[in-house]
Amino acid sequence: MEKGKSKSVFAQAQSTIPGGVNSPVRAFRAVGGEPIFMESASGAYMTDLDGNQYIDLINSWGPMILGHGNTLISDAVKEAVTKSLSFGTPTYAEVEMAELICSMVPSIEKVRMVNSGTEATMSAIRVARGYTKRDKIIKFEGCYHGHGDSFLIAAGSGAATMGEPDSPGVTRGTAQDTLTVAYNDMEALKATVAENKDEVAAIILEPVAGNMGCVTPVDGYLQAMRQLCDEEGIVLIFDEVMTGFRLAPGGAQELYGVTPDMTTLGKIIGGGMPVGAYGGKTEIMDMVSPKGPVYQAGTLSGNPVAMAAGLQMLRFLNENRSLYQQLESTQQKIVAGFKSNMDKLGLNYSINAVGSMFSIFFTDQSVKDFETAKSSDLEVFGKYFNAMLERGVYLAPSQYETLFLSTAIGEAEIEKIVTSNYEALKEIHS
Ligand SMILES: Cc1ncc(COP(=O)(O)O)c(C=O)c1O
Ligand SMILES: N[C@H](C=O)CCC(=O)O
Repeated sequence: MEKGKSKSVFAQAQSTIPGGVNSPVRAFRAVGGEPIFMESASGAYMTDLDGNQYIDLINSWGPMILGHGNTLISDAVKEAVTKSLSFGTPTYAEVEMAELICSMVPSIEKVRMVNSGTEATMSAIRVARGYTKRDKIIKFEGCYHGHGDSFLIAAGSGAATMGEPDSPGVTRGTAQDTLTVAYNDMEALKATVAENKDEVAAIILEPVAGNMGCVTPVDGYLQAMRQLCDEEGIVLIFDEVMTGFRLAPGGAQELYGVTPDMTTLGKIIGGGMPVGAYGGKTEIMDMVSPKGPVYQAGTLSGNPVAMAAGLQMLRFLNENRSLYQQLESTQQKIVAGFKSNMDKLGLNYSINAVGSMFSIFFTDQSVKDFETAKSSDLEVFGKYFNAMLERGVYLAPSQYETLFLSTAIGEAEIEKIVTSNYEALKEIHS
């Protein structure tokens, strides 16, 4: 595969962009080699600067659930652009968006639009702190909630990929207020809450973790957490930036039947544009300025172009609910294919999957938390990533990320993914 143009643009980028990329995991540091610069994308495929095509299994890290180039969304964007790129005043599209989100996501009675998932989680914990008048928050090892200072403690995603889960630049004072617990360990969570009685404002988690690879909640875990928060007056926040509108129209909270007090959203909600949101019970959301005293604002929040894209996306998902079965069936076929490949090759790697999210871990341990995720052989992962890339399948360039499917992936792509997996596994074990 010729990659000369990507190579030369990456060299050029080093002089003006830190590390040559605008988000660390894009840099391929964890898998060796150099990043591929994309030129265009359509349906299930991305095309790079050198004209190579790849089946896309990251889908912009989640947002492109319908694949690339969906005309419903691009037409809505074109129309919005003709009216204005930004007013800095309220618009009707924001009201339509708020009503749609409230009708789709069980926990949300009121919602505030922001510009990214990071803004959503940062704002949500500020509101939870204001509401409870407590300072501490609990997060889980290997979960990632964006790059807000409070969350860069035992963080997953790029922080884990770069080996810096506790980032320099976060003050000791901030770090002290973030308590961390192993994912899926209810006893450890109860003990931490007991040790910090009446001091914990919020427990925030990815209800299905995607930032240490895909890790699902064990049976009863989310329910037990709900009960604990009720008993202790703690605000339960589901960070559904990844899982929102992806695992079900109402997100993981609909799939698992557990309603948090607050929810953070991003990715799919913008249809590919930079958008985030946080919402929850009226009583809590009425703490937000100008209704309440907790300040949060944004020059471009509720941007009309982003609202146009997001509205089309959410309306489509709401009205075409059978696509969630289609996505699940695509995932099941791929995972069954991978398992059969491993049987043929005498391998026993671990696969986690739910809906349209899945990960293969290069370990024979069952992966249920960050510790077990870290038992994956990262060297083998790097070889696997590159072997798949050479065959035209673009995976997340880190073990500590989930893969995302889109509805554009059909039978031909499933076959190509499964065949590539067989060849890649065979090649790296020969
Ligand atoms: C669960 C989760 N929360 C928050 C974020 C932060 O979102 P953003 O990258 O849009 O700031 C991400 C992704 O980056 C995420 O996966
Ligand atoms: N895991 C991150 C978000 O989901 C990956 C995207 C990024 O940080 O660039």
